[in-house]
Amino acid sequence: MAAGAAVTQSEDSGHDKPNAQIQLEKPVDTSPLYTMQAFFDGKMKVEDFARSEQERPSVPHYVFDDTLPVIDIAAIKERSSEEREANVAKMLMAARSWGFFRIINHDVPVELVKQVEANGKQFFALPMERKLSVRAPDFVFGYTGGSPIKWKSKWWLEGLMIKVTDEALDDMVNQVYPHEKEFAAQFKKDLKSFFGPMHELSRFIVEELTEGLGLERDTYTRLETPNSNCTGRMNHYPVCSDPDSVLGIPGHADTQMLAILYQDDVGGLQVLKDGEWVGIRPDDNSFIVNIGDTFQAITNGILHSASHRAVVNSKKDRYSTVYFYGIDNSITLTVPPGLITEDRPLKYRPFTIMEHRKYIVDNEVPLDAVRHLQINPEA
Ligand SMILES: O=C(O)CCC(=O)C(=O)O
Ligand SMILES: [Fe+2]
Repeated sequence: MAAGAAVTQSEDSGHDKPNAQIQLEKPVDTSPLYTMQAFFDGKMKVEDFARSEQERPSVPHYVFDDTLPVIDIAAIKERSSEEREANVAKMLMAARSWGFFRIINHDVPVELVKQVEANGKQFFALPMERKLSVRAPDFVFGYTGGSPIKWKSKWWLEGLMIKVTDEALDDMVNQVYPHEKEFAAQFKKDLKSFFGPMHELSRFIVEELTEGLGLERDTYTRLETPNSNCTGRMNHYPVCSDPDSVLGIPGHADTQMLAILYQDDVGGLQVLKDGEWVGIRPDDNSFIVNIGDTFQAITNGILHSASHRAVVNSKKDRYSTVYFYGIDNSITLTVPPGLITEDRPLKYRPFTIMEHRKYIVDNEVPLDAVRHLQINPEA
């Protein structure tokens, strides 16, 4: 099957379509490193993605639970202190219990998000060889056409991980679109316009939560350096002939401080709440925020990095766009003394994000990775 054959292009942006047949400047290594690429190449079948009985999606993509807390960001920023306090308290509670919440009135224009998504669709619809020109060699930045084929865990998705610096972003887009200058310029402009406000929004949420825990507002955000792991990620889940036996992305928690996610109208994101998988309803006017492992560990486990996953379907391709906010990769992170009490003794050992990320990748993105940072992992 040809790469991206399942993609519907009808909702794409008004930009000129890049020429699919274009000659790349450098020859590209096309041997499959990732599952979805191997599937597109005819080297893997749907059956090869089948999960074990226990792991199969028990809840289909169209079933939702609307009890997820909703936080009004404008109320925190602008309104009376009463409304502000109520929303901060609700956000803190959601970050502790769910590790997930929905934000509304966040000020990032939905048209911009949709434009970034449309550019992502254009990217995923390119012939495989062109996507491979920015293939992530090590599952970090670039195109990851699924999970590494050598893993036991086979993911039904393609992803594009974008490092949030102007230089890295320019390099990546120029590499994929060497001749379509106008399209490349628009792609870069849209991403930069998107990353700026997403970064500010992430910092704001982290700082509100930090203050809510009784710490100085910038306790964690001051650890953001040029060596931080702020990342944009676009996900494409192609339609699947047997969606009940596979997972787009299996249950995992995100590594960084937090993630802000926009999903299209198809549905498929699910969060693990009290041992049950709960479907999160798509909604154009809100984002979903989730706490990452780093934030859980450096708040001594007060905040909760929720496991989540994406299920797929047999009717429609699904896309999601995520902004991951991270702090310095290699600084040794420790729990602030203010969060250690007699009732809540120190739970996590000092660690670096780089070390945690390596553990996660080496272990094929396990469900409860943060446990390995516990002083007593058996507890
Ligand atoms: O596509 C989704 O809804 C989930 C994506 C996700 O969890 C991730 O990219 O880390
Ligand atoms: Fe995630």
